[in-house]
Amino acid sequence: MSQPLVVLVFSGKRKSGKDYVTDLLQKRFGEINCSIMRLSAPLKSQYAKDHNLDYEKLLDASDYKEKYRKDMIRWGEEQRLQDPGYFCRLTTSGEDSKKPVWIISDARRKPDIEYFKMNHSQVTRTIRVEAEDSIRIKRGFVFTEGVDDAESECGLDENINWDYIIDNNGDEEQLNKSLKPIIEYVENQLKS
Ligand SMILES: Nc1ncnc2c1ncn2[C@@H]1O[C@H](COP(=O)(O)OP(=O)(O)OP(=O)(O)O)[C@@H](O)[C@H]1O
Repeated sequence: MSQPLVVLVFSGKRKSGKDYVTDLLQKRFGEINCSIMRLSAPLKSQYAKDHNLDYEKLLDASDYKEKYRKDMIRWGEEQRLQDPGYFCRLTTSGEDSKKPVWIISDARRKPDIEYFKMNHSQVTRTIRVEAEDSIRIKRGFVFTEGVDDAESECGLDENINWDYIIDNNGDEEQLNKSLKPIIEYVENQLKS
């Protein structure tokens, strides 16, 4: 397993700006140093491998994808039940994991956070991106039953002691102020 110098684990509601903020940080640290990894990425590729399916066809909006969608979700839950760190391990086992700064852009459940705290305890920092509902709606958020009230969207809404909270309501100065301590932490780690 690669040993990063920093692991930044991000969470936030839909359209809070996780991708926007993590892209900003990656640019700041440089792509040579920093990789963005998505825990949701290996679900389809690993499901396709395990079931001998055509991965490309699972990505597009075909009947093929619809046919396997439910089973893929069921399979993902089954893997998580057997091994809560399954997707965290898969996500961080590729070439990108050789870079010193890892940004995990989409933690959704408590075990996601526990995995990184357990395996990279000294260097993991947890970050919540926050934006008002009205701002999220302006960015295209539409409440969807079965999605926005499911564990995958609400699992980290409460009872987490975030190391950093980012105010991403559209005020650039406020955003920069929230990012400053994170940037300082990472730059210090890179110097060490
Ligand atoms: N601070 C900001 N300034 C300007 N635009 C922003 C800002 N934050 C987010 N946005 C824009 O809002 C939209 C949603 O942001 P983004 O895709 O980063 O959210 P997300 O939390 O990753 O959403 P999802 O969970 O749905 O993937 C994007 O078009 C993004 O460019």
